[in-house]
Amino acid sequence: MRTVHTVEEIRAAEDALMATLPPGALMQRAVAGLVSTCARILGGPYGARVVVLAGGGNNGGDALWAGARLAGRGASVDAVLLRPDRAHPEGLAAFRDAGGRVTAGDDVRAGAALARADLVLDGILGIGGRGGLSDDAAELAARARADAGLIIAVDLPSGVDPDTGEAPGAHVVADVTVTFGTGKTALVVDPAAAAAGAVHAVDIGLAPYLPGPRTTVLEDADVAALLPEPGRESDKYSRGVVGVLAGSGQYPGAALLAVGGALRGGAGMVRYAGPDAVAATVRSRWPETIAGPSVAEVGRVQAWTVGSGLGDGRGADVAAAVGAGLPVLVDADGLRSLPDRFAGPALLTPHAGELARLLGVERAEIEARRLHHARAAAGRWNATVLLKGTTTLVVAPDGRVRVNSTGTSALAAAGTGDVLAGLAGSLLAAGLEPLDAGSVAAYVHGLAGQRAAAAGGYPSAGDVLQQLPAVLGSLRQADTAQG
Ligand SMILES: NC(=O)C1=CN([C@@H]2O[C@H](COP(=O)(O)OP(=O)(O)OC[C@H]3O[C@@H](n4cnc5c(N)ncnc54)[C@H](O)[C@@H]3O)[C@@H](O)[C@H]2O)[C@@H](O)CC1
Ligand SMILES: [K+]
Repeated sequence: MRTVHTVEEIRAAEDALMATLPPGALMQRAVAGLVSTCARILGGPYGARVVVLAGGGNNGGDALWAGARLAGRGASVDAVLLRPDRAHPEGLAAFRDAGGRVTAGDDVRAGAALARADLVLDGILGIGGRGGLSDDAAELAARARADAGLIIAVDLPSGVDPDTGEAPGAHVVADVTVTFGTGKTALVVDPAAAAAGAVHAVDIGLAPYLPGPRTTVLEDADVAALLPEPGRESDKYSRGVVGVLAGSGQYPGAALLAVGGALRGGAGMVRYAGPDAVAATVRSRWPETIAGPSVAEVGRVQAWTVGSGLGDGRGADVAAAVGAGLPVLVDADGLRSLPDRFAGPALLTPHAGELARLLGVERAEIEARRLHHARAAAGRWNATVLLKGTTTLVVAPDGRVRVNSTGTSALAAAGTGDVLAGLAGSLLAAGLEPLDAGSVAAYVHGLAGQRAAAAGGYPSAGDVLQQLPAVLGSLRQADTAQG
């Protein structure tokens, strides 16, 4: 599991850890990790042309120290100081001692150095940064992006907001970010995360001083541990019965995909509520499905998945499913019939456009502040919100957040959301709480999308569905091998 902490939590942990160490020791740990990553990526620093962009704080201090060490190992290093009056004194002294050249940000030599750099170290702002880059820093960042071989951000790409994942103004766009101690929201939530590139974490010994993380990124072992394990004793009821209210005469495919997602996701049984003609289509593809004309008449279930491809005029059925007092997932058209607030476990699965409509804001505003708005909706409806996107977020009303790391653009195809709704519904029926059901489903769905894409071409939702058993099987197998 990858952890994410707030700036406040990181600063408190750093203070506690620093109190046990000689002055400057913590920064040297960070610098050692940074330098070894740079050296590895450069294939050895000797002869490399490196430019350090250094702001006036400790982030600039890290970058200056790293520049000094790289100079000591034979690199040709220039430092461009954004705030010469506030440059980190020890870092700057070490840099000069190691033979580094120093220029100010407005010096023409800064541009020339950037133009021939193999590597630019971005030490303009770290976790102390607020708001976008100033104009002079933005110009240097743009030049570096246009001309330099590679940009490595120190701790996080300068100019993005550490705690929200927002990018309120100009910022560095890095190839790699070397981050210290624990993850930051900016490294996992878009749009900021898109500017971080590949993230390498350096352990500086902070973990014992950090609180339990409220934001996490699940990995294979976490997901395998959360997956319901069909034991020898289990029958269709203990594996979970899912009610699916999805699809319509206009969108019968949504019913097929949602029911398929639930069955392939491990549901013991699916009960489908919908018009006879659609039910007949569902049963011809999934003969094990039980069907009935409405939520009230379809029989007992343990969780409901409602809304995918439902079309208009089914509000009463949505209300019946939501009012059944069972865990419920509401997707797509179902989102137009939400209760004022949910009383029991609920998982909403909007994409940015649907969340924009729910909250009455522009879609671009959702995209710019994804975590903020997902949180707002989770609080407003007392429901867990799974906001789809290249980095899908799952936000519980109590503030816990899971960020999915398996997203792929291959999932941007019609019907993949219906598969996800069915899959997550099967996990709710198996007894997972909405945060677990949503984040496990997003993870598995992303892996299925990656597998389907690896087979070549543009995968369809049906291709993604087909990959679910293989993905679940390999996660379970790895878990058994480990356990
Ligand atoms: N505390 C420690 O011992 C350690 C700190 N580390 C480094 O220190 C960094 C944090 O250092 P700082 O707290 O000095 O903060 P930064 O270096 O991130 O920022 C420095 C100052 O820049 C100013 N500033 C904020 N936003 C600005 C903007 N948009 N434009 C211009 N100036 C702006 C603020 O006054 C801020 O305090 C971490 O990100 C990490 O790189 C690491 O060396 C690990 C150890
Ligand atoms: K930085």
